[in-house]
Amino acid sequence: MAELAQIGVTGLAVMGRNLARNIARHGYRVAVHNRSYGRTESLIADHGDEGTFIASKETADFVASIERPRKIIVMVKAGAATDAVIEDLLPHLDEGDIIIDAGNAHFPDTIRREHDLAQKGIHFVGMGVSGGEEGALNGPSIMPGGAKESYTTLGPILEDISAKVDGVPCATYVGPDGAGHFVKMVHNGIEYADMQLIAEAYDLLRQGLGLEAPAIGDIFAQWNSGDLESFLIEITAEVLGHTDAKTGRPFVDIVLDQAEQKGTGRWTVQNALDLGVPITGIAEATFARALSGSVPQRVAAQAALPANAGQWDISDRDAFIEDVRRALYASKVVAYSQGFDQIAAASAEHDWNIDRGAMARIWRGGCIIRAKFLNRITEAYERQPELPLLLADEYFAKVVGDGLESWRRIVALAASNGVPVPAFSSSLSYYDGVRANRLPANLIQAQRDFFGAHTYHRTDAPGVYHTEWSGDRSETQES
Ligand SMILES: NC(=O)C1=CN([C@@H]2O[C@H](COP(=O)(O)OP(=O)(O)OC[C@H]3O[C@@H](n4cnc5c(N)ncnc54)[C@H](OP(=O)(O)O)[C@@H]3O)[C@@H](O)[C@H]2O)C=CC1
Ligand SMILES: O=C(CO)[C@H](O)[C@H](O)COP(=O)(O)O
Repeated sequence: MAELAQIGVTGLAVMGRNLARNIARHGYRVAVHNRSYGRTESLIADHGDEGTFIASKETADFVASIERPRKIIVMVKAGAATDAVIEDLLPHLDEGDIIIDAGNAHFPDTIRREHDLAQKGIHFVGMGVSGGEEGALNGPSIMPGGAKESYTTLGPILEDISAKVDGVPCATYVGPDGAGHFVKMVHNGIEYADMQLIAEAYDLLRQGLGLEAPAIGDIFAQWNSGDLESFLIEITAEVLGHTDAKTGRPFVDIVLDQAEQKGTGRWTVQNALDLGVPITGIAEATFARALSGSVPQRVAAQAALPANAGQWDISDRDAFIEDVRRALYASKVVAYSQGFDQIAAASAEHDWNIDRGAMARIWRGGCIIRAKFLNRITEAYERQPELPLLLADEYFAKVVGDGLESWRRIVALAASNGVPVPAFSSSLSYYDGVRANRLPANLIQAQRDFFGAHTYHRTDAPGVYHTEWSGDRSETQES
């Protein structure tokens, strides 16, 4: 009888197919399955010689082809499809088997699934995977949650197939139940902010200097050899340098300016609102996608609203480019700092005990936001594991401080020339807000007390106070 598979993958679209190939290429026997058998057949036809695959058409045969306790990776559309696959697998599973949901699930769904499956004796691991099609094949960043004991079984395979940076795997245990999918969600939120900031930098260079896409691509390529070195800067240079075969024009010039999303950025912002964590860079990036897709509003605004903006007059081209670069770096640090704040807040709320330095470490390779400066984030959390604000770390405080004048110049120039830079400007406002000695929130508290008797605290004495605004305006101490 043929040897059983060591692990199974069901869901063989771009991600599952490449993940299965990656696992097989590392010498593991992989059982493969997909709802429609065509994808399974094409995987075997195209790549069956890359390792040991055991293909099944029926779910029962697929499950039976895996050694116990079974490890089954589900890589399908998030949401109802994941529940459908779990329901389909369940009658064939035994106690102790492990289902690993590697899709982009919303973490509350993961918490629910882990809880429900635990009642049935099945381990459920919600696992974030980043790196796209290429990463899934050659080494993604992997963020598994669930019970720690599942990682004892799964960890060696996951670490084997993940990306490596300086020999260190970009995979580690994140925390209980939904922690893995939560961290992947915030990863994607940061991805949204990073992409929006890059798009704003491109727009400033385009409008400010009147440069064509390939010339801007050259600037991004240069930036990629410094502090900004990252996958997203690298692919931006490539995309900007690409020519549309049909028209001979720069490719980006023929792409419609309406950004779409599948939901992870929106979830990140919704969760930050629930937690009360200001992730302004990520939120503005998510809203900027929404604004780009608000077609009726954009058409109405273009017809009705004047720009009343100045004319660009840049005398020192190189100084302007350097200002944009510094503003980009500073805003990027803010987005990451806010994302790590959100992870800390959720970790405390759910008792997940997430190690932020370890998250930065597993994001250094394989994933979409991989970047040289993630090393600096890991170092910052190693210096101070409970660091309250990444921005305040000695390294980041210095680099952001060094870029501050540039950042202010760029935001002011953009405003006076009518160029929208929601992520640059909101990040600068966050910087000024979080460092302010005194914010105007005092007035908000006073207003709330005026119209709703919501009370306030005094700066000069402890306790909770209320003023009789509609009476004699005397103050009472409430507690
Ligand atoms: N694409 C990317 O870059 C990344 C994707 N992800 C996540 O990975 C997962 C897979 O992504 P991707 O490979 O792009 O594929 P898709 O998200 O396009 O999902 C297609 C797969 O889902 C299966 N499926 C859909 N509905 C059902 C159902 N009701 N029952 C059973 N199977 C179903 C399809 O089966 P069938 O062939 O029969 O239709 C197919 O295998 C998603 O959760 C995605 O968010 C994560 C990181 C990066
Ligand atoms: O998870 C991913 C990368 O990390 C996926 O590519 C995801 O689809 C990106 O999000 P969106 O489609 O909303 O831009």
